[in-house]
Amino acid sequence: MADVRMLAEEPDLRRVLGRAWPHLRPHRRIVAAGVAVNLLSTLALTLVPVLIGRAVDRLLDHDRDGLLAIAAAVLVLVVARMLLLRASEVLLTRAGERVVHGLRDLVVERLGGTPLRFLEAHRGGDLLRRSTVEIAELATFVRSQLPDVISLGGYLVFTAIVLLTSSWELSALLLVVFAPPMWLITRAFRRAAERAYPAEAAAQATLAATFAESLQAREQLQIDGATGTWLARLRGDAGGYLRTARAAQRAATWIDGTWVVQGLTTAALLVGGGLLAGGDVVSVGVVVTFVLASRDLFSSVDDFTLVVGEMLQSRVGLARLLDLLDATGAPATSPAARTSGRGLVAKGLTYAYRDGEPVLREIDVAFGPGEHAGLVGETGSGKTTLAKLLCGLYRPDAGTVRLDGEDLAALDPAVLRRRLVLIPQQVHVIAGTLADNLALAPGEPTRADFAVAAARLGLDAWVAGLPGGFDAELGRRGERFSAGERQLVGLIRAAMIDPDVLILDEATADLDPATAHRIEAALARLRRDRTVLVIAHRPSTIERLPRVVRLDAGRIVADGTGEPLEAACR
Ligand SMILES: Nc1ncnc2c1ncn2[C@@H]1O[C@H](COP(=O)(O)OP(=O)(O)OP(=O)(O)O)[C@@H](O)[C@H]1O
Repeated sequence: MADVRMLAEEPDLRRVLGRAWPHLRPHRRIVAAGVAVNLLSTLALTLVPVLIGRAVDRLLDHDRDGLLAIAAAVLVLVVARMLLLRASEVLLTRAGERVVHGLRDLVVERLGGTPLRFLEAHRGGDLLRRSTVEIAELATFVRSQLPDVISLGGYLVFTAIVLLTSSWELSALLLVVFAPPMWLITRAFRRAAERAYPAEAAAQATLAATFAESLQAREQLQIDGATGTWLARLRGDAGGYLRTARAAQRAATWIDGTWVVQGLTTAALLVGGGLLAGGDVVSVGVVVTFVLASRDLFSSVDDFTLVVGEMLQSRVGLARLLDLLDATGAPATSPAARTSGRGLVAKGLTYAYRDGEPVLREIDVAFGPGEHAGLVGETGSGKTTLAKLLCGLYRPDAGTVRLDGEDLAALDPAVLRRRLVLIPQQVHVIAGTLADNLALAPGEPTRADFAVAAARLGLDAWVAGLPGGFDAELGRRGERFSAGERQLVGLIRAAMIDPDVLILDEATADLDPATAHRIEAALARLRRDRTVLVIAHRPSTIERLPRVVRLDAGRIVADGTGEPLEAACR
């Protein structure tokens, strides 16, 4: 299990922002501009209660002109606030989109170069969630949560300054009545939320993974009649999610306590303010400013706690996404000593999917350039695993695979994929036409390249016979092509890549004689100047192979020509 790094289920939350920064840094200018405009709009909002207080004083002084001037100023502030807020939203949405764009590309690039073993070790739904939902969460964080927190923080600071400069007596009263209970409530909420929100996000991810698996496995579930058992599992995960969602809701009820504090504070300000205004210590307008500002303060503390909750949730998503990017980073390739000799040489190969349970043990085998050989053995003997090791898709736990003297582990992954190609039993095709699928071969091949490759393999007549030729539709999951025909697609791709080594895991199903013959003929044409290995299942294929290597329980038990056919086919 040398190259699998499991993703953390409980990611380190503390360092998340620091780890996210490199992905945000390229967009720092637009983020900073959005935040600055957002703070200006907050300042405009903070000044509104002050102006209303002044307007009350002008009213009491029967100063009509002053009142009208203040009313006009309030109008200007409200419009300015609206425009600035909109501008900051546009800037930050743009920033969020840029971040998502960059991260999506990065995730696809990283997953494309990730060791196969890593992908196999994780549930498809988990990787799907990390690479879709959690990227979107980072965008939401940039677009709304980050500005919300900054603007709320800014609001608290601006309001504190405005109130302190208006009346220190009322500010002291506000501090005594408001601050201690609010501090207690926010602390209780944070404590509950810190446990509840991450648990909710993790339970949601588990449910999504199970659901994604049920879509993938739907056919098998129907065949096995296992839908009921699976449903029970899905319900179990859904129950887990429901429990954590309830805990998150309970955490949020702490916020309701702020209503009581709000009532007490307003009453205290009215009584205290009334006494101070009666003694001419402050004006009525200042008392009005305090009452209005304290109400805004409450709603902003309310918003603040909710935003903190959302941030805790997306912080978990973010951490999980960053874990995925860290874990799928390009594997370190260390220069390894070259050995002389040509061809594909495996020495001392050992491999285990689970620790302590090797499925291949100390395999020594060599294939010369241009050699055509077969791998045979019973089901589960390790043929596919050996093939994946021989073409560098897996890294061995022990031993080496060298191509023309170079260790595959030290080769650049892009070079590796061009020099060794594996055509699996089930060639994966994408929804679209034959041309769309052939275009997936590296090097941006053109239609002319497709035609040359097909002709080289003697498959031009086959392509011409398809409805639409290269424009033939394969269906959503390639269902319009048999497993054998999909392997022909793989062979044309391989001909365009022109690798040094080609390994074909022969399809066992759907191989009609005509397709089997086409594969055989195409392989014979591809064989020139390259090593071709076939994981052979069909007696007719084995019969034609000049060399047959037989595996049994992860070891090579026969290697040579002229092996009795019955033994090889067992
Ligand atoms: N992704 C995996 N995770 C865990 N175990 C695996 C995985 N793939 C294969 N195995 C196990 O490794 C052993 C060898 O499997 P492998 O597919 O290499 O055999 P095979 O000879 O190619 O079989 P077949 O002819 O059925 O394809 C088997 O016991 C199999 O169950």
